[in-house]
Amino acid sequence: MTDRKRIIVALDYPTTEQAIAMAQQLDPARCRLKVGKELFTRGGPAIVETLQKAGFEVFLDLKFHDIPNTTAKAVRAAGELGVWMVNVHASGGRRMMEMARNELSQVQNHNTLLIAVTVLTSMERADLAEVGLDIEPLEHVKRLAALTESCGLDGVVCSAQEVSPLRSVISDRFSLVTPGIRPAESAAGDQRRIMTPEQALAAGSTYLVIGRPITQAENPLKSLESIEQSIAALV
Ligand SMILES: O=C(O)c1cc(=O)[nH]c(=O)n1[C@@H]1O[C@H](COP(=O)(O)O)[C@@H](O)[C@H]1O
Repeated sequence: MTDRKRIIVALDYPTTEQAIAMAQQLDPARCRLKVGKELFTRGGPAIVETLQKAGFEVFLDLKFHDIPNTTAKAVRAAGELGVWMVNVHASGGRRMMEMARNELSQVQNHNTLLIAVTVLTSMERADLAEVGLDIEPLEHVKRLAALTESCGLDGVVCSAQEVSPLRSVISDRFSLVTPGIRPAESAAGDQRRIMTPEQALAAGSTYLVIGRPITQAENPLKSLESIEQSIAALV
């Protein structure tokens, strides 16, 4: 792993002004930024372009989940926007993921990473049971990660709790992107399968997605710096 920029800050803000104000305090040499559903619905492709012009690599987290053709075209649009990473839901299945990968490969000079969400880090066993999945989250994550790799994607989103057991079913170069990161003093909120930044990196996470522990902190920069210090020995 040569990429030392392991932190992706989730810019989950209700206005583009707030997102840009936060980005202006951050350094593209030290972290990447994630634009998710809330910010994209407000700011559209323009907010992505603004962040890219400021030198940031952007993870466009719109978690596409639709019929193969619709998903593939949406992934293509993300590739044409030049984002660093984009995601789909692995539960959309093989044909959806393969078509998305093929469509992305047709974008000229693209180097966008395509990854798939396995089981949302906000879900635990009881939540899966309610939607008809009588299975431990880890088992479902393993199944979806193996499917995602066999479809030729670049990685998955999972909880850091699953990273270590997952490495036995997927290859070393497959990226494991882990949200649900909570420094010991942070509230879990709606997240369920969580780990601290140190635990996540020690387990082998490729990238840590961190939102509220930084963005809602009294002093976001101080919070980011303290997370950076806590993982400095591990990157
Ligand atoms: O794909 C994601 O980024 C994602 C997948 C997942 O399973 N869980 C998850 O929390 N996320 C995103 O990661 C971010 C986590 O934010 P915080 O919980 O505020 O740290 C949010 O923007 C979520 O949308």
